[in-house]
Amino acid sequence: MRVGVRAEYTTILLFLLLLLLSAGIWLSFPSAIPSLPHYPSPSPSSPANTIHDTVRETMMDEKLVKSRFKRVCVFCGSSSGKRASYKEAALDLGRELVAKRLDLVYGGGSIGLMGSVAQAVHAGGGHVLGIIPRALVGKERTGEPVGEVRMVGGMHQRKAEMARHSDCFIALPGGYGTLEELLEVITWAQLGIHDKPVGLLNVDGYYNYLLTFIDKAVDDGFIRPSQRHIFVSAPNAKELVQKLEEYVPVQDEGVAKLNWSVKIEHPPPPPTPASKQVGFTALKKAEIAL
Ligand SMILES: C/C(=C\CNc1ncnc2c1ncn2[C@@H]1O[C@H](COP(=O)(O)O)[C@@H](O)[C@H]1O)CO
Repeated sequence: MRVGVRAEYTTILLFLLLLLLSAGIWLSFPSAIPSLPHYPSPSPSSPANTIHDTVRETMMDEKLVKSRFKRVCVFCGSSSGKRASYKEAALDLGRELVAKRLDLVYGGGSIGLMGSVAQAVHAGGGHVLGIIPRALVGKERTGEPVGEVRMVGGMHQRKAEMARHSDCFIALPGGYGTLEELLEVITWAQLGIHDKPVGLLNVDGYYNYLLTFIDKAVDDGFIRPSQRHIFVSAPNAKELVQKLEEYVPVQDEGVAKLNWSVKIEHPPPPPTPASKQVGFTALKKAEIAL
């Protein structure tokens, strides 16, 4: 009888010990992962399966909150250039935008570096908005576009739309088209038409001569020294995006006074007899049509 009671006591003690042990493990669990801050549990619709998925996604969400941009406009070559590093840089920029959950606005189409950056963003799940003038639409000129495509009447409207839909601008290597787009948004920033950051992705020193030329223009008095750093540049996407995030618009008192919201209505010019037309304005319309 005594032996039976002792056995019962031992069983109860063992059971209590096990209970205490498991309670101890359960209570000490949060401190077992001290590096993990508190993350809310995923909503029922969340695709996250594990705590690691939840943490990773929430960390990405935190990155998104940290970025001051939503949509980035990229100007770049309709060709890929001769160095492999140009295409690699375009793909890398696309991946960087995806990592920061930033959408892309660009010139549309899938040719050259334009195609590479668009495909990288599209493949990573980002939204791609291509803005193409009607005249350029066609497989042979632009390739098969990815994402959303918006058609516009001409090149001027395209640039205005690209600027309107984005929060900052990045230029990858490219030719005349890229240079023109880049210099226009820099000029608009200089005139106070916008205060969106502009960045030059100087892949393999591609833009070194342009940067040297800009220094020359400053030295020779054509660009104000205060405007020299109206845009930023970096050799890779990560550094460039970081610089754009930190960019503070250049202040210019004269420019601050300009009011670009004023709409100027031009009255139609009075009809002039053809015989009276002199000088440059007498050129046939076709010769000066844009
Ligand atoms: C007319 C031909 C090709 C033009 N194809 C283009 N498709 C879309 N966007 C273009 C195209 N050409 C220029 N752009 C714009 O300019 C930038 C690229 O110009 P670059 O001279 O190649 O640097 C680019 O950002 C576009 O916005 C051939 O038949």
